[in-house]
Amino acid sequence: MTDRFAPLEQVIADRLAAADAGSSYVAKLAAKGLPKVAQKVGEEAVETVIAALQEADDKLVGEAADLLFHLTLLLRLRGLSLDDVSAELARREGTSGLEEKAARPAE
Ligand SMILES: N=c1c2ncn([C@@H]3O[C@H](COP(=O)(O)OP(=O)(O)OP(=O)(O)O)[C@@H](O)[C@H]3O)c2ncn1[C@@H]1O[C@H](COP(=O)(O)O)[C@@H](O)[C@H]1O
Repeated sequence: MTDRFAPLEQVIADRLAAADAGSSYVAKLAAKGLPKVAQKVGEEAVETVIAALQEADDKLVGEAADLLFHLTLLLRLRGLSLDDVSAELARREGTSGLEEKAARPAE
């Protein structure tokens, strides 16, 4: 699945390495720092939720794409990739979410 995101991860890496804020949104946003990128992820997540509840499928897909794009950039800035997320999801395969939650240590 993450192969489909490889071109996006590559262009983000390329922009971070070589682009400037005048010609690249990735470079412009990254130059504002991790907190601003994290804030954008939060905003896009909220917009995705709103679209899920109130908008047509095409709008929801668009907001989800915005969210995944900004999340991919956030991960990259933390030295992580969608492969790391994919590996974590693979690790969880076969474990019921209900069982996992029940097995958590008491807080
Ligand atoms: N997938 C995306 C992508 N999705 C969304 N966006 C941009 O994300 C921005 C956020 O949109 P919003 O309307 O939410 O925000 P805004 O009001 O413009 O932002 P603020 O100023 O309020 O923070 C818009 O400028 C979108 O165009 C993207 N910008 C870039 N990419 C990918 O990144 C590549 C490199 O882009 P550049 O770095 O611009 O060359 C592109 O070729 C695409 O593959």
